[in-house]
Amino acid sequence: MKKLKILLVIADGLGDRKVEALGGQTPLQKANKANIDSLLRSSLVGLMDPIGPGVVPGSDTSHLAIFGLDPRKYYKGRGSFEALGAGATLNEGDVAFRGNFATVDNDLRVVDRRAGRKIEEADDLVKELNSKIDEVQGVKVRFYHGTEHRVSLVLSGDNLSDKVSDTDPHEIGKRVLHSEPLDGSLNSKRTAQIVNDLTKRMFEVLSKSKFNEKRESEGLPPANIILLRGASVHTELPKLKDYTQLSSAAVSATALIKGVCKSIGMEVITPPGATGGIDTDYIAKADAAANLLKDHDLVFLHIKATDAASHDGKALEKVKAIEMIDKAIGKVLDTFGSDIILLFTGDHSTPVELKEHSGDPVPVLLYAPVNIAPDSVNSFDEISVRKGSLKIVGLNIIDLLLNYSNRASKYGA
Ligand SMILES: O=C(O)[C@H](O)COP(=O)(O)O
Ligand SMILES: [Mg+2]
Repeated sequence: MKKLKILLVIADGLGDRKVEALGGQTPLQKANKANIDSLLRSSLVGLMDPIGPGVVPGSDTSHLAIFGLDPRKYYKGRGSFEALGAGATLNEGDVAFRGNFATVDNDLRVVDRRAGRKIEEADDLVKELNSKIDEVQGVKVRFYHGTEHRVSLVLSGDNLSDKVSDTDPHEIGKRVLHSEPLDGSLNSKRTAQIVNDLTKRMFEVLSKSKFNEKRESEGLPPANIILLRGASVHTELPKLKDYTQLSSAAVSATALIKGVCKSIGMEVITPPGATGGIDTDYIAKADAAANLLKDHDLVFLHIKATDAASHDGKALEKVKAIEMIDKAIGKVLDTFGSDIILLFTGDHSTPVELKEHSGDPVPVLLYAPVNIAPDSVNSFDEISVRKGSLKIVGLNIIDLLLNYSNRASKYGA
């Protein structure tokens, strides 16, 4: 049988609950998504628990699971993925963190965990930090900007440890936390001290920065601190090509996701216009995915906008993002028609009213134009897909893709 190409589309934080501002509908119910709906005639649909029922996934653990790697075995922390995705090279012993440009008051109490989210001056601020703080206690310090408020920090030197707690309090109104050692080792104690010293120095530099003066004069929240979380060292992961035989490429603008994809050996593309935000160029991403499908077996298209809208509690922006994803999917299918299979889902639910990830299952659609006895479901949303046949966890996805693209091999003799 002909081996089919595979398009995997993940709308970050796609799943949701009934939203009051949408008249009690979910964003997926509200969105006009003619292309996705037209796939239902040849699709299986249902619900996916990215990790397991009720488990609240991070985007890192859920993506690992979706790519077939059990996060309980392979996940060792977020920071190294963020740093790799933001362009860092990690050497043995380096400790990497995810950072948020944030706004704090003089008491280091958090006013905005994302300093307004869209920070035009982020690259300049990162440059300023790199020029003014290149070492702390003999340890080399490097900052990298990802997208919007997202930063990563890499510490390089002897005797460092990733067993240190976050400085990000994860809540507005709380003070920036002291990093604490998470085990009894001297290295953890020393690393926590470095992180705390560095936090003071970042505040000194950023609160005096001319780029923040400019922001404040424009009525924007200053990006006057970086909240740190998810310390990790780099660990080698199995490569997708080795455990699936698939050649693969990813289209994403989001550092964390790019880092996960790079770690499993995927080629990663960020086309011009892809911002990782609500203002991303969806069609440029669709075109890049279509182009990569020509010479890869599996192409992964990641869209962050749905999750960003959810974290900000913006229901209508989430609806708009879903409508744009529908157009992007239509664009790729116009080119490849029945020569590909497509799986569309989210990496977790981020209900807009909750503004945070939840453990709710996520709708999943598997379109296979030639191989499927389809489900009789005529809308793709959290409620309708309950009548579909898929009740899966993230770790099942790779096997489903291999099976319906005629690439699976027999388990047993
Ligand atoms: O957008 C992201 O990077 C995360 O999913 C959420 O992180 P934040 O709450 O720190 O913005
Ligand atoms: Mg996510």
